[in-house]
Amino acid sequence: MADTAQKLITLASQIVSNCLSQDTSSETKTPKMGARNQVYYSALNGECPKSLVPMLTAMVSGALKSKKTLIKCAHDDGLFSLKPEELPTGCGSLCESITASGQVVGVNAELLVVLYEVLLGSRRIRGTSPIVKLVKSRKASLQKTLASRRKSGTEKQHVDRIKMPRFVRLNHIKTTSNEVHAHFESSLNLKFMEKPESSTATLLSGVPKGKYTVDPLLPDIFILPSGTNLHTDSLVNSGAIVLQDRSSCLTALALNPPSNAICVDTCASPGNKTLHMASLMRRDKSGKGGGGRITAFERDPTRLGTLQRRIGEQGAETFVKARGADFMHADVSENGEFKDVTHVLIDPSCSGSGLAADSATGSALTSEYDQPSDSSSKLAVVGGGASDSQKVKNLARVQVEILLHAMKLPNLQVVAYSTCSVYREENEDVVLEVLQKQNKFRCARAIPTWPHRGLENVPEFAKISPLVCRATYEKDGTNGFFVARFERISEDEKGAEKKKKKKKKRKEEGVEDESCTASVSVKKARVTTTKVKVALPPKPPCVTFSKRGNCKFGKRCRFSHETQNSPHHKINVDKSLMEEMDILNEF
Ligand SMILES: C[S@@+](CC[C@H](N)C(=O)[O-])C[C@H]1O[C@@H](n2cnc3c(N)ncnc32)[C@H](O)[C@@H]1O
Repeated sequence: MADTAQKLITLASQIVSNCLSQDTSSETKTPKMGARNQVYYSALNGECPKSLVPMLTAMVSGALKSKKTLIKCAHDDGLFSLKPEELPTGCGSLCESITASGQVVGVNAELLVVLYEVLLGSRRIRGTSPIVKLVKSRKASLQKTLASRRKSGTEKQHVDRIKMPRFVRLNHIKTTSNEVHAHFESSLNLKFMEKPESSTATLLSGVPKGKYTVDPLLPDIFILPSGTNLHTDSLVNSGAIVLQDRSSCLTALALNPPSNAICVDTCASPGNKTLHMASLMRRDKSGKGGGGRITAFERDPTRLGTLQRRIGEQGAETFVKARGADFMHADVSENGEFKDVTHVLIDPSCSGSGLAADSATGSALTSEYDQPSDSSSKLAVVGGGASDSQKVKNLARVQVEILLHAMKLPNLQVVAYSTCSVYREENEDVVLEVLQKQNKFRCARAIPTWPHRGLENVPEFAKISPLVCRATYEKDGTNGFFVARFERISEDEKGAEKKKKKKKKRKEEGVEDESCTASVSVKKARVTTTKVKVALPPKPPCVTFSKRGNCKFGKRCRFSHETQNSPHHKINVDKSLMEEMDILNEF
């Protein structure tokens, strides 16, 4: 038992150490893996038993979130002043250095994890390492130090981690809604609770213990009480149901590919959205799918392995293929490999600033997939302010590039773009820039039934805000998320748009104002009416023909050719007209 506990502490310490070294390392072109993702991969790689994933997650996120508090407590308790001979053998140093102002630099990651467990986490201490022994020996005084800091107001009362409901997505490739209901009721002993009317109320108050329900807005999503441990569940293990945050399901729904769609996921691993797309393409059980397929790009070799494994686990290998390559190198030319692609999903690397724990507490939990760009600029941007982080700007530049590259695909009809970021730079600003830089795609309304749209009260977003979707913990009980849908502009739409622009330009140039336009059209209408209603006068006779019986212009002659007996010859033709006819006939 102590051995398992120590293994968990060691694994948590490794992940915390990775995250802390990323915090201080210089900017890298490819963002590193975030804490959650590292936990996730350690479970997939068998380093952490699935049943212990929730504990590992709590340890890692707790140590990272409460880093400052833990360091201050250890400092006030004198831990960092201990001489090497006062430390248990093999303990190593507790930090790299302490600055003149008392700032602790390079704190030992295992110390943070163990301190978290003793002071804020389970409050129990198991494990066998020298650091565990050290903290154990000072447990009482450390707890006293924390209590006195709180009493004096220097430390806030401990805020519990946000508890989001457990979301479960149905995989149409492997199961049906009825089977999942039966499984929850018989295997998990949960009772179905009426489908809620409003998502906000239910998701924030949570689903009571012993119950489950279905998402009031999004299809195929079940909601279970927060903390329900499904890591060893048989349907999860068989890939029939998938643990996936509600917000992360918005992208595939915004794309909504039909069963015959030819799809690309540009940034796919670990494949949640790819496989959600695949499931949607197999909603209709009447046939074996409509011939659609998905190519899922992933440039990171480790993540590619995970993607491949999950495609197999979820039964999608016949029509979903993982491609270990950078999408930016994909041939998007007229006759290229991807010329038939109709639907593209783009969920690129982002700041990950939308994690619920971040937006609600402002604390430094790392993102699902990538490091947050700048923990100091959180929250400010939720309301539409700006993040000044250079990393966010770099990410946004790449996001625009991926979108523009995809939009070169010759047969592409729909694009869904998403981020788990709250920053406008990665969301609405990206949409505006893409609309500015190409004229083949327009922004269309994504998931019309989703109630929460883009940032309000930002004048430049007025046109796109009602079209895009945002999700927040506060309103939707999810991580912070953003989704946009682009659709190819049809030829008809292009024509109408051109006309509109022309009209607008003329108006701006003052060529015609509203009243002037009206009078012109009336005039035109009159001219047309005159042409239709007034019968044309009969053609006058051809003089040459009537005189000599033939005409060199034949059918091309603009005068009528009549025989000597025809009534034309009896008409007294006006002299001036005759002169004109003569000239013409001679020509
Ligand atoms: C935010 S994660 C994608 C999460 C995924 N869509 C899901 O729902 O499970 C971004 C992933 O895209 C990969 N990636 C980023 N840019 C890429 C590119 N240009 N080509 C291929 N893969 C890329 C990253 O390595 C990372 O694994």
